[in-house]
Amino acid sequence: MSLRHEYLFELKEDDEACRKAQQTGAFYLFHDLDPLLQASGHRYLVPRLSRAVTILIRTSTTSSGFNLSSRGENRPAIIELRLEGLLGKFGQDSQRIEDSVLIGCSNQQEAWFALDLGLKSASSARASLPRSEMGAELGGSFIKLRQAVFQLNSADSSLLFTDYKNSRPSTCCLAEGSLEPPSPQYWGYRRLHPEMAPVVITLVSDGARCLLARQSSFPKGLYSALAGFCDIAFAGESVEEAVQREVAEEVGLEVENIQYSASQHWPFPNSSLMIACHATVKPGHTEIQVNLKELEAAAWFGLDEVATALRRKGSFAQQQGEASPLLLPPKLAIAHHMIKKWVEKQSGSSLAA
Ligand SMILES: NC(=O)C1=CN([C@@H]2O[C@H](COP(=O)(O)OP(=O)(O)OC[C@H]3O[C@@H](n4cnc5c(N)ncnc54)[C@H](O)[C@@H]3O)[C@@H](O)[C@H]2O)C=CC1
Ligand SMILES: [Mg+2]
Repeated sequence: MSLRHEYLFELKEDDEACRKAQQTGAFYLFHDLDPLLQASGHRYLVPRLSRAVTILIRTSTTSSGFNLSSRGENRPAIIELRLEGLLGKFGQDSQRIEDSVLIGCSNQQEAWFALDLGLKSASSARASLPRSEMGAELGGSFIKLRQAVFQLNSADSSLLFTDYKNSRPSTCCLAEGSLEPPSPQYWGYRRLHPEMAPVVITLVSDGARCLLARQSSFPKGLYSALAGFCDIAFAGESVEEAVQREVAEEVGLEVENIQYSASQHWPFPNSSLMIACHATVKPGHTEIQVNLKELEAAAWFGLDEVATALRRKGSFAQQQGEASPLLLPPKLAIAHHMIKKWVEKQSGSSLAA
């Protein structure tokens, strides 16, 4: 077992170890499930807080109360984020930190916790804290993950994708007031009924080109692989059956040679396990019939066009501003990696990460 897994196992099993880890761990703040983010140019940063130790974060926004130094309007200010001090300002004591949920740990054995400041509870000790004031105090704001997803760094987003919302305690459990608060790791890891929907995502190839599609809800110019929920309730299908059905339903093609590639947790619309597969069409069967109820458009794209779109530098938001014929999903999405893998296989060379 790796050191990281060993440590995580200890935290899950041992309440005391978990509480001790809160002293040195990193906290990610949420308000009613929405993460605290800081705007930085075209991107969003995900601030981390320590319990009492000072963490210095560079930010372009100013923040009252937590400024250590401000170096002029256009220079980044440095803000100090300390959870205890912040909670104190809003009339909360460090007890509130006990509401944190263990959501993971780093390879360096730093435990990660999520703390929702918007949890509503009958107990005044756990009142919902004011959303915009707290955001402003921290030089950021609480933003719906879905709105920010294309502007997060992949390293940051992977943490938010641990799907804190699925692991937090139910509000009714807290509202009862009679229950002892469960231990932190109980909320994070010992969920009895995790709800996760399996979704297949398929990159279809005809040997020379790959098939990409877009929904009207996608950002302008963005094309991705075909995705769809597995029909577990009605048809009880396997991954292979789901791939065949989804591709047939969405673009009217029959596929074969279905190869599993990778998987990813995806927090939308609730919590999904994305199962990525590559597949090929039957020779000569390449005519697409786009299901306009599900998709806005679908088309075959050649290697050069896809490779060029993958190589394009700059953030997603910047690229959107350019007159670009094709935009691909950002690195944090499994679709990006499937497309990259396809390009590498077709061109026989590996691309930079
Ligand atoms: N991480 C990635 O790279 C990508 C992720 N996705 C995700 O894949 C998911 C599925 O893709 P879609 O084309 O939207 O699916 P889809 O093609 O199955 O169509 C969506 C419809 O499926 C139905 N549905 C069945 N089971 C459902 C469930 N458990 N939850 C919600 N709706 C359910 C609903 O009626 C919904 O309108 C989306 O959540 C999307 O965000 C999509 C593309 C890339
Ligand atoms: Mg779909």
